[in-house]
Amino acid sequence: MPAPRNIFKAALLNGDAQIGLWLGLANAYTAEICAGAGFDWLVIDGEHAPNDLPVMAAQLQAIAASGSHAVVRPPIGETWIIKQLLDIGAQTILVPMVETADQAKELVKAMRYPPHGVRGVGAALARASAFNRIPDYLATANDQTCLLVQLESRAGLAQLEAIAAVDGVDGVFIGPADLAADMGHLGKPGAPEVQAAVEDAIHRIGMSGKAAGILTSDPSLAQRYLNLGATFVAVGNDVGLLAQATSALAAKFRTSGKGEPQASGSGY
Ligand SMILES: O=C(O)C(=O)C[C@H](O)[C@@H](O)CO
Repeated sequence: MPAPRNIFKAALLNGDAQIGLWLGLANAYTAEICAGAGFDWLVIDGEHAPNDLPVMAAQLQAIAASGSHAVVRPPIGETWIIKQLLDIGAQTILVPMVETADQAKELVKAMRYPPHGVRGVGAALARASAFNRIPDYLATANDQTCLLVQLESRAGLAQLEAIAAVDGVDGVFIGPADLAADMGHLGKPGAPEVQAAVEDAIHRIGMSGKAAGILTSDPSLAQRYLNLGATFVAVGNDVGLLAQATSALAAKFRTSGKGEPQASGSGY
């Protein structure tokens, strides 16, 4: 039995649009709830959410039985972190703040076992190998890992073609929030100058033959990016959905002066 097939990687290669959700609640229970929603991919965010290795492993387990593919983002792209994430069973890694082709080449090596890379061999202990119950895991794992690199600065965009050309980079994700900050529009990813850079980057990534990805909670922007050729588009995040829904519900009663409960959904 080979390493589990990476259906997300196959979809990117086939150009099939993948709709995703960002997970920042750092909780296996809510990850399982989101995994039942029907998204193609779910990002377990280790950069901006309080996700440590055990919590990320629990979320991978919670998502495993669903049709959603787990994408794990480390706080930084370092070999030792990527090794640990792959061993707990992440197949797709989204690395923030990539700015050079040399950096991308090092990340590819971190994703692969020798002789094609430097990933440490710990399959005997790893969830990734079903705890060593996948006999040919070591021989097949390299083909099922998927590296997504984030370009989110002017320096990264300047190196877009060189980074996208690196063998082993499967997708290029544009980080609008950090790109906006780097461009002098902190907190304003919708600024015209930022949007122009984003749309140009999506086009250039497509021309490179790699899959383009991005995140936006604006449905019309998400559709525009898909129309421009983006393949993996995240359309929201669990933290925002929970915060906005709870605030809106509380406000509804506050303004109505503890009026009658408003009928909604199952009523609970
Ligand atoms: O720069 C960005 O935008 C991203 O990388 C996504 C952010 O980290 C954040 O918006 C995730 O919700």
